[in-house]
Amino acid sequence: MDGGDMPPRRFFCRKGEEIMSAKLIKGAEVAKEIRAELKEEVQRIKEKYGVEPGLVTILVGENPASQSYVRAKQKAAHDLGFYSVQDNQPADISEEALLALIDKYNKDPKIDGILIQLPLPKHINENKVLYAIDPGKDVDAFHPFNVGKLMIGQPDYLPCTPAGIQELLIRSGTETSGAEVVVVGRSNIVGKPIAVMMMQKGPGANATVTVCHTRTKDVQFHTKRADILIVAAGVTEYVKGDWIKPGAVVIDVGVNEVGRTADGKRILKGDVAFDEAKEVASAITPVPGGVGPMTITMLMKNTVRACKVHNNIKE
Ligand SMILES: NC(=O)C1=CN([C@@H]2O[C@H](COP(=O)(O)OP(=O)(O)OC[C@H]3O[C@@H](n4cnc5c(N)ncnc54)[C@H](OP(=O)(O)O)[C@@H]3O)[C@@H](O)[C@H]2O)C=CC1
Ligand SMILES: Nc1nc(=O)c2c([nH]1)NC[C@@H]1CN(c3ccc(C(=O)N[C@@H](CCC(=O)O)C(=O)O)cc3)C=[N+]21
Repeated sequence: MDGGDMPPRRFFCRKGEEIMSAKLIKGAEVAKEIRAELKEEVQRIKEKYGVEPGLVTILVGENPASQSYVRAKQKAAHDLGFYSVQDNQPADISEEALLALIDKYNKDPKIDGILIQLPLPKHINENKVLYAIDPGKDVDAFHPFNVGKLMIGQPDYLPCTPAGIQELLIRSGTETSGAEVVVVGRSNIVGKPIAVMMMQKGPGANATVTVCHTRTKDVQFHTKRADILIVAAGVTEYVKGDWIKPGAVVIDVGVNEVGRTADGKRILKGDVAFDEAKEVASAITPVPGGVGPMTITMLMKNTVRACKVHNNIKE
């Protein structure tokens, strides 16, 4: 059925009013609120204990997208009053030298959090590098120790993008308990950890989770059943409007550069065909301004937490 001659489908809420368009889940605004709270906390910690959260972001090479993300992280850290260090290394740095650099920051008492921007150049073994970070300074939560703790439901740090998604679900009042959650993507940084988090016990979770990937036989079959659909495939506008169950909540994690404006600004699109999806979903995150700013905010939150742990601050 292609529905070519059919009038557009119409949906009605309980009061009988037509639902025209989904509610926007504005990650950028939520991120701003949380950052304001964090800023006060950082100020208080500084005054009371004389310490400030320290974050180093290590960037290897000159990938323009990575440069722009790292800049955004540095700006956020600076705005919150962190001690922040930007460490740029050439693309041809040896694995050994990078490991030595990590060791230096592991031992630096001013540094609470270490972030190594991914992806790394091919000659460097990513796993080896992630293993080298002190798990107590692993504010990305990518170290196998932290991944394991997440898996058994006892995380010290939550991975930033999944934590941002969960926070958006909670703050938008989305019922997750008993919900059918479908995740498209199984990467270690988004798909797999968000799937684990949504199936755990607790607030913003208790869902029944399905994970799709490139070997999934019929992705649409699954997405159409989702009460909450989380898309992290890295494919521009992959999920169409008619793949979505009417009234579903859609979280679009994709950040795909589709071009540049005349003045060089990145033009971004998500993994969901937004204009179609917003007519079907009850709520949806935009790109930009959705999950992305939340990721950075959760990184800041993890760094404040690390600072408190390292300085034995219990409040
Ligand atoms: N907003 C934010 O803060 C962040 C945004 N991102 C964005 O999210 C997206 C995903 O990132 P990331 O998880 O790192 O990406 P990866 O490329 O590591 O993983 C993509 C996943 O999607 C699956 N996939 C790809 N194409 C399809 C398809 N056609 N059908 C079904 N599954 C598919 C892949 O399956 P398989 O495993 O079989 O290959 C893989 O598991 C990107 O656009 C990225 O830029 C990422 C991190 C943070
Ligand atoms: N060690 C590591 N940790 C990461 O968390 C990590 C990483 N490596 N490598 C790459 C991905 C990608 N990622 C994003 C973060 C913020 C936005 C973001 O803020 N996006 C803005 C737009 C930004 C822009 O204009 O370019 C938005 O969606 O509104 C996007 C993507 C973190 N990642």
